[in-house]
Parts: sequence; structure tokens; C-alpha cells
Amino acid sequence: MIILGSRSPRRQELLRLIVPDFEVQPAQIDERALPILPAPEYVASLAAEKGADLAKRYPMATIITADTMVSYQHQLLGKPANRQAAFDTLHMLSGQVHEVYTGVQVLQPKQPATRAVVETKVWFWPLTAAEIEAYLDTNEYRDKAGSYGIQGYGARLVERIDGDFYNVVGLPVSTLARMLRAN
Ligand SMILES: Cc1cn([C@H]2C[C@H](O)[C@@H](COP(=O)(O)OP(=O)(O)OP(=O)(O)O)O2)c(=O)[nH]c1=O
Repeated sequence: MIILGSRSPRRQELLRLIVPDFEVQPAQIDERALPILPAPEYVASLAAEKGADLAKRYPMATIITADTMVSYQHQLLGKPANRQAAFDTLHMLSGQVHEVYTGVQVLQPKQPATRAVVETKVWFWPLTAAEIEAYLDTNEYRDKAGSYGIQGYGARLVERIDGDFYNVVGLPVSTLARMLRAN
């Protein structure tokens, strides 16, 4: 049995591209309990924490977990607390390049975990305040690391990327496919 330890509908959709059959069981962890770490280490340890929580409940399963963070000049940008925080984040990212990191882990019974952290660089167009407000009106910023979704209306904020598009959405599909193949 394969379990995706995520409540994110985007991760469920992306995993379906490479795994035909799996169950969804969100992990229950307190993200605030984690120490402040650089983004790559942070997403790796979050993916590990989520996996460890599920392994306690499903010791016989293959467990896939992930976490996504946006990093701008070494500042970690998670989900915005409210619209104002989302505005401030998008204003800061306007005309700049930032990094999106997703940590992904595969845990199998009686085997060491395999883990990867994948980086995608994202260049934003210079955005006017009116453009940012118009984007916030879509409500898409809610529940998204970095306050945008590249797969939706957020596509218009992005000039270009370097790396895996799916990694920005929340799951580095091609890296994960290789991890599963190696297992
Ligand atoms: C930057 C960006 C983030 N995101 C999303 C992906 C993640 O779902 C979310 C980051 O939050 P996460 O904490 O990684 O994941 P989650 O809380 O949604 O789900 P779970 O912890 O149960 O696995 O931001 C997009 O959908 N598009 C984007 O362009």
C-alpha cells in the first residue's frame, strides 16, 4: 500500500501522474514546533516529520510526504497569515528572482528513508500595486507558500522559471518517480 501523507489536493493530482493507486492520509504535525532552518533543510525536515508521524500509524505502508517553501534572500516565505501579508510578500518578490524548495521523502518498512530537496528558481515580472491587488482578488494566494500559485492565475506573475514546474506546485514529480523506481 502506498500512502500520500498530504492534505494538499495539488499533491494528490501530481502523484497521480506517476502512481496509479494510493491512499491519502494527512500527517498531523505542528509546523511551528520546528526550529528555524535554511529553506532546503527546513523542507527536508518537515517531509521527514510528516513521514515519521504516518509511519507510527501505518508501519506496513510505503509513505510519501513533502513540504514546499519559498525562499527570498534567505528569508523563508510560507503561507500568508492574511491578505496584507500576501500583498507584502508579492510586493517583495516583484521584479526579483526567488527559490522554491520542495522536500520529498519516501519511507518504506524496514528501510532507510530516501529524501530529496529540489530547487526551482522563479523570476517575477515587475508588478504594480494594482496588479498585485487584482491577483489577491482571485483569493488564490490563500494556503499557498509564497502567496501565489503558478498553476493558476499566478502564471501571469511569472516571467520564467529554471527547474521543475511541478516542484513549484508542490511535488517534484520526475525526481520522485526516480526515487520510487530505485526502491
Ligand atoms: C509557490 C506555490 C505554492 N503552492 C502550494 C503547494 C503547497 O500545497 C503549499 C505549501 O504548503 P505545504 O505546507 O508544503 O503543504 P500543505 O499544507 O498544502 O499540505 P500538507 O502539509 O498536508 O502536505 O503551497 C502552489 O500550489 N503553487 C505555487 O506556485
